[in-house]
Amino acid sequence: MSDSDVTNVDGGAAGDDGPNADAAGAPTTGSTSLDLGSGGPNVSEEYPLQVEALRKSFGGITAVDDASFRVKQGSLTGLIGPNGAGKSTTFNLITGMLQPDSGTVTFDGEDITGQRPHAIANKGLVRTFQIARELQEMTVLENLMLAPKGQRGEALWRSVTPGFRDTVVEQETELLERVWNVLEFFDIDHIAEEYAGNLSGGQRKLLEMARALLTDPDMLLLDEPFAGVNPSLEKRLLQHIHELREEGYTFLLVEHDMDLIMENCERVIVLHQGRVLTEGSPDEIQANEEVIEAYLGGNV
Ligand SMILES: Nc1ncnc2c1ncn2[C@@H]1O[C@H](COP(=O)(O)OP(=O)(O)OP(=O)(O)O)[C@@H](O)[C@H]1O
Repeated sequence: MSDSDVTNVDGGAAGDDGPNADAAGAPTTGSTSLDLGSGGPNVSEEYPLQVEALRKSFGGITAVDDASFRVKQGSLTGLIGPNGAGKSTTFNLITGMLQPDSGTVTFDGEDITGQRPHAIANKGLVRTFQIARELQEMTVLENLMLAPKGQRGEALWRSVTPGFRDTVVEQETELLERVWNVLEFFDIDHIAEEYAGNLSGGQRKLLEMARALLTDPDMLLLDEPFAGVNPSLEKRLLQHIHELREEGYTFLLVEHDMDLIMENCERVIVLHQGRVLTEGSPDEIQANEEVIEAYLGGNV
């Protein structure tokens, strides 16, 4: 990962199920669907995310070199490539964490190139974030109550009319309901009162995804969501991703575990030295000589 990558590397040890770990261990959410009270994802384009000739250099290094690709609505698309291929930089350019030197990013028909991260997230293009240090001192429930967009701020709350207060109370009640839906969906309701800082690596990943979902995204960008996650939680996370995809959410996933990508993504985009080397189905990618060569020379 580059220095600018902000999503990853959790502190929890793989295999550690953390406080109040799910005693059953097995996925229990197979039939749960997620009601966020927002009507679910809402994009009109067949390819909501389109990246066109995107370019970013750092000094003499061209990290992303005229990369173009698009991501299909409702798909789970993998973005792969050897170390240093430009995956994190691409994510950072799409989500506004970095400004491109040239090229465009279009989301749901709108040019969002160079917009600020919160503006892009407000449009429904959301990446998961590592739980910040100050949020680790708050409970899981508090973390989720703080996540959604469009909430009226605390400062406003103090200085407003009684009518406005009623509206805020109503909003809070609705929000609490949505938060519990998400907690149950991810099967982490039993750790609602646990401090985020005490969670295992895997539980933190679930919380990060739960937080992202409460912002009403249409598309989620996941940067190595399984790093440090034990196999049973990995299975659960994957199951949740597939369930959400079936509900119409779109996912772009950066992941080093090639088997996981090939087994779960319907489309794979391969970056190499900042360029899109090829894209296709997992079978096509696995049979592609250029990809094999890039990886063999790429020190994966
Ligand atoms: N802030 C930065 N300053 C200088 N060089 C950078 C910066 N961020 C990335 N790079 C360089 O750009 C290239 C692409 O890096 P990037 O992190 O995007 O690749 P990646 O595919 O995510 O790699 P990995 O799989 O190892 O995480 C690398 O050569 C990297 O060293």
